[in-house]
Amino acid sequence: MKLKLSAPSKTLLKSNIQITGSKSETNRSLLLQALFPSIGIENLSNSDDAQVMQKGLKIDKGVVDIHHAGTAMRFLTSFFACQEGKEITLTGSQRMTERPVKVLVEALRSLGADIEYGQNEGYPPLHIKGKKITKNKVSLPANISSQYISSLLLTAPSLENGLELDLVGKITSVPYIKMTLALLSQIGIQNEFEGNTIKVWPKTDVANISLVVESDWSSASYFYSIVALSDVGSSITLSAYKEDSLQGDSVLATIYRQLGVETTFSNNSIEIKKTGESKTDNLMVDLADAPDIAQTISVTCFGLGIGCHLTGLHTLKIKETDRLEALNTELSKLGAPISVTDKDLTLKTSESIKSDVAIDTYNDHRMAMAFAPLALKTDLVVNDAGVVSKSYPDFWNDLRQLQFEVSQVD
Ligand SMILES: O=C(O)C1=C[C@@H](OP(=O)(O)O)[C@@H](O)[C@H](O)C1
Ligand SMILES: C=C(OP(=O)(O)O)C(=O)O
Repeated sequence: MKLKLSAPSKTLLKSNIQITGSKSETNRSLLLQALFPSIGIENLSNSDDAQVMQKGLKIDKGVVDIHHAGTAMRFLTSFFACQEGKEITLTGSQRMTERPVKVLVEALRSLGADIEYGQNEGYPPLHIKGKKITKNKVSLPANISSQYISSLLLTAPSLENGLELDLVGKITSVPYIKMTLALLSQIGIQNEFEGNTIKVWPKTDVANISLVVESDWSSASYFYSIVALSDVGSSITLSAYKEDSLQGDSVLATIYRQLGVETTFSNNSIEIKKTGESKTDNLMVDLADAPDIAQTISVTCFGLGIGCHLTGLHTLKIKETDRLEALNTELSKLGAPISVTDKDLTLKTSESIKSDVAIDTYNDHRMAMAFAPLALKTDLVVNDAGVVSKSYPDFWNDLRQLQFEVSQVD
């Protein structure tokens, strides 16, 4: 599906949007619910990634295909490996077979798990025979993906002796690890994170409890970008959000303040409002804690004509696509003075945006959604626009709600 996007006729925006639950919190909560059925979940994500997770958790034998969902791939690997009697081939999209899982597989093997690679050493598909795991100490690199760590931590309470992780190297995407531990705490599972060591104590059952998933902050980022690129006075209210979020991407509120956007929390919602022009002409941010908003922020800065220097992007090359290359290619098509390395991105100030450009999305939902706000500055085509369903199936309808013109062109 190819979509043509044009700006609303009025660029002073005022609207309310309801966003569904965080996919990260949802996929953690679903796994915990599979281990402890007394857990209820409210405000589940309606994303493809949450659906494949839900489906996968119900399967005991055979093939589980998690498509593009990194969290499902990584979280289910530990889940199946530690459940006696399960025999699963865990696979996904072509891109998933290029996203590394070696660190996780080696950690699980050293705990006694039976996992074989189905094609290439270090990558999915995985053949997993579930076993009872009694060893409880493992050391693993922490600088490639936090999902390996969250995966082990989520399954840890179901292990007879719990688990102690020794994290080696600089820990990346730390808020996602803290989110995992916070959810364990919410359901009464004792855990401790001190220095480079994380401990999780075992638990056989959990009291009846309902986990309320906060709405997705990464999805909120596209509205921050829209407000930043709109006229002063524009505002969008998003729900349901809270100030003490478990999601690291809630740092958006602080980052976008520099771009003239203020956030007000009230009654489970946030009002994001453009209150003035950007306070900087070169935004500097380290996104090692919030890698998923790198695309949104770089496109906003380009739309505003300001520069940016984004660091801490070393995980972007192994996500849905190589996001640094994809940003470099697509922003260059629009005339952006951009350069990237394998861990940072630099954009210089610019004065114009090329028109009649079709943005390629590389099977990456965030490429489609991050570029969409630029329609406020120039008409735009987004190729393969259906990719958004990975995290945000309602995205194009929500843009229409803001009076963007969104029409199919082939
Ligand atoms: O644990 C999670 O829910 C996630 C962790 C992050 O991955 P990395 O730890 O690989 O950076 C993030 O990019 C991803 O979208 C979701
Ligand atoms: C990187 C992402 O997801 P995952 O790693 O779970 O596929 C994302 O949603 O931006």
